Amino acid sequence: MQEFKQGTKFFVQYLKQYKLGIAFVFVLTIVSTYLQVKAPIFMGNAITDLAKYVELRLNPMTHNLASKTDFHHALMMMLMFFLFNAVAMFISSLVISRITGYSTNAMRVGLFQKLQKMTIKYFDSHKDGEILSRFTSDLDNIFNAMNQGLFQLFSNITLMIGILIMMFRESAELAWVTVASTPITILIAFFMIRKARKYVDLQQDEVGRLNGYINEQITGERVIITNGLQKESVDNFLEHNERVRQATFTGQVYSGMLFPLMQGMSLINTAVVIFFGSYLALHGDMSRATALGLVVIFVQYSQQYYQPITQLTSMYNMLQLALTGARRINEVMVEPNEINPTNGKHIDNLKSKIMLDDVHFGYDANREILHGISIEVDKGQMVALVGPTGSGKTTVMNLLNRFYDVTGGSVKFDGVDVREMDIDSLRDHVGIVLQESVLFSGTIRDNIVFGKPDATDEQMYAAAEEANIHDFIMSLEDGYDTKVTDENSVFSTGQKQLISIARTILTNPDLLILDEATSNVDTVTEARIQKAMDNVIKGRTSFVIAHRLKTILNADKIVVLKDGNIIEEGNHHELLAENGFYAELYNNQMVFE
Ligand SMILES: Nc1ncnc2c1ncn2[C@@H]1O[C@H](COP(=O)(O)OP(=O)(O)OP(=O)(O)O)[C@@H](O)[C@H]1O
Repeated sequence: MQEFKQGTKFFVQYLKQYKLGIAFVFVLTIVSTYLQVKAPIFMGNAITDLAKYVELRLNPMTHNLASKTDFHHALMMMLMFFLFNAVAMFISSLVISRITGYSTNAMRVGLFQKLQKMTIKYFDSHKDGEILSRFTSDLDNIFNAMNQGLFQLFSNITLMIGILIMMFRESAELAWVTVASTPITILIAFFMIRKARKYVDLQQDEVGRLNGYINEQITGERVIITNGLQKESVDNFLEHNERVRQATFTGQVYSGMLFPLMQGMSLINTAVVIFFGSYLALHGDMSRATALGLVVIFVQYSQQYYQPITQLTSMYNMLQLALTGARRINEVMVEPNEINPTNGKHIDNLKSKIMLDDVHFGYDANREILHGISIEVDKGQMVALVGPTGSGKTTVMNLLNRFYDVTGGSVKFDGVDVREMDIDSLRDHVGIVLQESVLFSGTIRDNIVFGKPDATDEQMYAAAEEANIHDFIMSLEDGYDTKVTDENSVFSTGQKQLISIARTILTNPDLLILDEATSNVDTVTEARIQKAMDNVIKGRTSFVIAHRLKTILNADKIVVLKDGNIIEEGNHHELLAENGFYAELYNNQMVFE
């Protein structure tokens, strides 16, 4: 019930701006329903008129009085009603498609805009596929339900009410006969739906698992090939696939049975109506022609009456899926936005220093990762963070850029707490090169000028030269216009990182955060990265997470982290002289170099 309420609120929020269109569709629906329920009356009248004509014509006494005019008149009326009805339905389906298209579009845009305001925490704690499915299956379900379901719901309810009114007006006895089977029909329908739903849910779960498996196998293809596990991979796939097939089949058996069952019930009902109608014709006090007309009317009503019941029950699953979709999209929409203080302070340029002051932090309230660390960096200095995996190096970077907020202490730029700063101003002054550099689809040029779209070609070349990647780009057939998704231009991790470095140089940040790439870098590229890093770091305030210690020998300060604590601090020579953790790390690495 809660889901229903929330879902209704969600749809109202998007549909309220189409009030006029919806009102128009409702009026058309009512007109079309009226025409639909009136048509059997004209059909009945036509039959009555035809029967009267035949009766008169067969009797020699009344032979000359027989006229087909009434019959033709009734037929014409019926034809007009059908025509009007068809036009009304066509127009309303056009309006509905338009409203559905625009409102699901608005949902998609809203969802995407919301994602751009979300915290990094959200992306860290949700799988990509999970976020993506809001845009795909959830929005698809909503689109289908709105396009086919929501207005059909209204038109079917209107149709049902209309038919009931007309039936009771024509003949209360036959009306009761027609509706008598309703409770048992609804019970059967709900029983079948519940059964089908169980398997539809199972099918969705199995499809989700299959997709997850395929995703995992594609990502891990390298490991599978290296270890010769292709056969195992296919066998597991077949198992998952078979489970999907079984669940789909059973679900289809139940949901596929629903329609024929409803049709069957409708036919039985029609037969009962014919039986009672004929009884009335033979034993009642109305003329045979009138009774025949009445039977024709009710035969059609009993079929029409079952149509909304069948459609409403078969729509149940579709509407349920749309409600689930609405809930899942709403979950994203109510997620907290990234906090940006009102009237936050803007910084022009870093003037003196950046400070982490007794910083405590944990991603979860019950597990602290950083236990009170303090680091001071003067303008223009390079600080290197080293330490074993999981010691908290990336976490420090996350706090500098305010991806997360500290739980104790503070991070300050020129004495101003980052929580008091305008977040865009802060990020404008911080440039980050991540370990796994991301290239967006487009050309190399697009990727380099990403953060500064108005950069001139000269500025772009200078940045690329500084990043030591200009010559490589020029050696490509299309140079800076090479598409990054081209099969012939698959970039290595190192090359991607150099392009990211060029992208960052172009934005000329005050503080540079560099997470050195660790894997898949050949020695030539490594040397180039080293040179690029030296270039980019020169004269800039920078934090570098270093995995190869020889890249940070010139650092002004090396901070050694272990289990979220600073265990050593100083420059390379001081730390070597201390002969502690750093010295051991350095000597070990040198053995392998
Ligand atoms: N988004 C997150 N949510 C919860 N815990 C996290 C998250 N990111 C990191 N952690 C945890 O915080 C601790 C420190 O991780 P962090 O990534 O800062 O280490 P690191 O020193 O950068 O390691 P590496 O050298 O392997 O990159 C680890 O125990 C890790 O499990």
